[in-house]
Amino acid sequence: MRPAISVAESRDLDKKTIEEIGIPSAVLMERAALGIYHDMINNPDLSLTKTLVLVGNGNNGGDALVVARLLFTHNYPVDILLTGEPDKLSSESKRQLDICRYYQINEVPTATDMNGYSTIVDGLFGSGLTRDVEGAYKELIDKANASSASIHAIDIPSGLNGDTGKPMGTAIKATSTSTIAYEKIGMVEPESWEFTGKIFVDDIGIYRNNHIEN
Ligand SMILES: NC(=O)C1=CN([C@@H]2O[C@H](COP(=O)(O)OP(=O)(O)OC[C@H]3O[C@@H](n4cnc5c(N)ncnc54)[C@H](O)[C@@H]3O)[C@@H](O)[C@H]2O)[C@@H](O)CC1
Ligand SMILES: [K+]
Repeated sequence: MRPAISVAESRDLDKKTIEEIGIPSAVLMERAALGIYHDMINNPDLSLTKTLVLVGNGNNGGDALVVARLLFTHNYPVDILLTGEPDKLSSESKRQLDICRYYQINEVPTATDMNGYSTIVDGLFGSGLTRDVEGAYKELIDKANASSASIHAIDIPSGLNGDTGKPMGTAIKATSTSTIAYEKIGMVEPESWEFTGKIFVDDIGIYRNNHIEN
């Protein structure tokens, strides 16, 4: 059976790894993004001729910003779409935005035509989703789903409840998803697969029992 954890356990493990074990949050974010980047470049279902990276305010958006930087530094054309004001970003994500701005990675407005992209990276919400998706975020997710681009989701397709595998208001329908550390229990439910697409599990140094379970 595929090992899977609840969203709450995933958040507890992140916290324990950072606060108790002492691995810095930025190190985990860098490792997560390296894994996601490699999943993307090795995935024949994605074309990386032009990628749009959707960035939410939390650390899921921080992962997305590091992925944008890795694509950029490896010469893949990439644009960033910030959904909020930079001062609303989590501190980890703000650090990553500053690095992206050092590299002068192109930023585009929310009204951008998504059909101009071959791939969209979904970094809107991950394990921090707390309520139904409405308003501008719902519009953005529905627009991404309706576009001709393939979507690669970070950790959990945005809007999907990681515990039930059901959408909360709406949810990203991804071609593929890189989930961090362990699959979330909702992703084992076949009804979630129209949202997750192909699932990659990325080892970033977060373990339930201080070592990798095989
Ligand atoms: N350093 C860390 O803590 C790590 C975090 N990781 C990433 O960080 C994610 C979790 O980050 P966060 O805890 O910051 O949470 P998220 O990035 O999932 O989202 C939290 C943000 O979304 C907002 N929000 C929640 N539901 C909403 C809704 N329906 N409509 C509008 N806004 C809504 C919250 O107010 C908050 O600003 C993981 O899924 C993973 O991608 C990974 O990089 C592993 C390490
Ligand atoms: K996501």
